[in-house]
Amino acid sequence: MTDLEIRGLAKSYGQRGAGAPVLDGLDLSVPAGALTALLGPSGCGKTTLLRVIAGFLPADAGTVTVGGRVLTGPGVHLPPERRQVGIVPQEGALFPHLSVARNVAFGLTGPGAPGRGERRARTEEMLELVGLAGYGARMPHELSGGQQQRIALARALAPRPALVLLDEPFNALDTALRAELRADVRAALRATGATALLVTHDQQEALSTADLVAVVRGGRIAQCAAPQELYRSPADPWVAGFVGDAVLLPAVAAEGSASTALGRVALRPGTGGGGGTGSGGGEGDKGGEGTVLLRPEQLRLTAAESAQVSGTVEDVCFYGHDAMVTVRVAELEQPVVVRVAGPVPLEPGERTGLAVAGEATLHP
Ligand SMILES: Nc1ncnc2c1ncn2[C@@H]1O[C@H](COP(=O)(O)OP(=O)(O)OP(=O)(O)O)[C@@H](O)[C@H]1O
Repeated sequence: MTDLEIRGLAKSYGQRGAGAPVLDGLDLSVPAGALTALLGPSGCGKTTLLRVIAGFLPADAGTVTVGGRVLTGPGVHLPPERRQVGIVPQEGALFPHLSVARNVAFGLTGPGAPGRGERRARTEEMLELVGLAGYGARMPHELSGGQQQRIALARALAPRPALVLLDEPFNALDTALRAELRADVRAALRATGATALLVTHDQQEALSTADLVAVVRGGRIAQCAAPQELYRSPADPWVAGFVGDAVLLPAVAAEGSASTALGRVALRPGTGGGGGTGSGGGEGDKGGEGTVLLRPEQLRLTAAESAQVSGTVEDVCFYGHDAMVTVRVAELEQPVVVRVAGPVPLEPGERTGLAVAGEATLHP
């Protein structure tokens, strides 16, 4: 198993890289065997990063190392075919004139490739891995979109690459199929122990599929952490809002808690008010004034009459599995959103109490 290390990676487009930097000194470490999602808004440089790692684009500066082998670095630019990097592109990437089996075996040809028997066995093994044993004789147009993406994964994994890059591989699929394929791709990557980088702009996809999520902003990694850590302790309000719904409250912090318009809120250790030594959001360690971040599921609707904090329901948005209730609180400029499981017993215009459960993070 191999890890991926990226240090100080820079890339600009335009003549001789004269354009604005798209990758701006980007650092990223992907541990061996981990699936890391690269998550970021459109145009933040995700595809450019993938293309530099794959060797389709030279970098202006910085290094890309896989398992200790320098692929890109000062004076080094290995061509794509010598990188041992497998790629699962967006839809429609199979060779249309080759059978499924020949698509999968494509990377098993050329100098140093295994013999015919071994090639056939590896192809069968890969088809089984992606749940399509027996499909080898079919042509790509005889497969559904989801099946085609499974074959693209089998093709990428067949030569036992040091690293697999997946470029928004589920984009063209409908929601139910996406979820199913995500789980299967994750299982197949786990089974082979592959180190993988998955590009996505879908927060839920990143949080539900990856071992680590690297949030890209302006050509750099804004934060890289395990999904739950990222969601609970985002590095700053931008990351917080990008990976989920956020409730941001002006706050004054001291001794492990913060005073807000919703009452006193406990702060996660190491993230504000001077308490603890945990990681994530560490810049808030000083306490004092700042912004408290909560998630909508940390707010509770309570009986208005007995509540210490109350507000007026502005809107109720029902999604089936849950609902979002927007509540206007007199002391706050912005209304807060509360995530409620099941039916909402309130209508816009009604009064409700509000309470906070769990810990918040504090940002300067
Ligand atoms: N070949 C190119 N020549 C010039 N500029 C480019 C080229 N490719 C990308 N860019 C610019 O580089 C920036 C980053 O693009 P990139 O495709 O890497 O972003 P992305 O995060 O993958 O976006 P998306 O999620 O929309 O695919 C954008 O501003 C884009 O316009």
